[in-house]
Amino acid sequence: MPEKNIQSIGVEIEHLSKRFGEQVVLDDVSFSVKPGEIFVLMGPSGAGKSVLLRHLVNLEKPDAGRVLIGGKDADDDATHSAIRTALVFQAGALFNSMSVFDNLAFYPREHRLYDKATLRDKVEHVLKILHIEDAARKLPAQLSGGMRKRVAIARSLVMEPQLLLYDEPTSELDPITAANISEIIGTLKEEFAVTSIIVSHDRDLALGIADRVGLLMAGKLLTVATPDELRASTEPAITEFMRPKIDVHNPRFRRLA
Ligand SMILES: Nc1ncnc2c1ncn2[C@@H]1O[C@H](COP(=O)(O)OP(=O)(O)OP(=O)(O)O)[C@@H](O)[C@H]1O
Repeated sequence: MPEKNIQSIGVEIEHLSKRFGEQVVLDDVSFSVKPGEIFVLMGPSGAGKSVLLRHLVNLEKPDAGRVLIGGKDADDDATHSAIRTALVFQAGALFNSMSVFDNLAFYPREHRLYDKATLRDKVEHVLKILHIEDAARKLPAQLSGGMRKRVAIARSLVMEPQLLLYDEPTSELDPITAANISEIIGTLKEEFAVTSIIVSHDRDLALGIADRVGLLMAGKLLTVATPDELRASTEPAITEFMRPKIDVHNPRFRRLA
């Protein structure tokens, strides 16, 4: 069973700036994510969301500012040894030659996290929470896209992360499957003491499960707000963002011309 006494941790992004060559990708971005919170980072393509996420797992170094996980610098490998952080990749990054069960058991085995019986219990528990028990002996190629996303999430959960990062968890899914995945992510905090940061274009996911949403536009943080605050906002940049994606009576390309 998951250890419910594992402490969830907070994240601080302090004046983070990053450029690639001449291009400023993140420009003095600051916000914090509270322990146990579901924080969704949204914004148009190229806004810098994935680059920000990569700083949290030490795949990028800040040019200026800092990123703290549980009060410790994300830039430091020791932080990642002390705090369990997991990243759910967009495409799942599953091992195609291994069964679902073995995909879930792979990292804990490699890191000798649990004895054999405990590992089996934990894998079975996570499979059950994500309603994929019946897929345990199947190969990823035998599953639908939605099932594969669940397996990718399950694989991260077996590590009992304190910080769980998602890169576009509902991309490439039909709307109903996307809603199922969003609901699963939203209910995980009942079971696990985990802080979640989700990069997504999925407005339904953000408004449906986020405690707070950060809007990143061209490398700058426009706002951090609750879903209710976003719905009630009269700020033009936010109302534009909240509009239905398609409006043939008032198309974006005419408004922006
Ligand atoms: N390693 C890199 N080298 C050079 N430029 C990069 C690198 N990584 C990202 N960029 C650039 O930084 C900008 C932000 O990229 P990022 O992937 O963070 O955008 P995003 O908001 O996640 O977009 P999307 O929603 O389309 O995934 C883009 O212009 C991208 O081309």
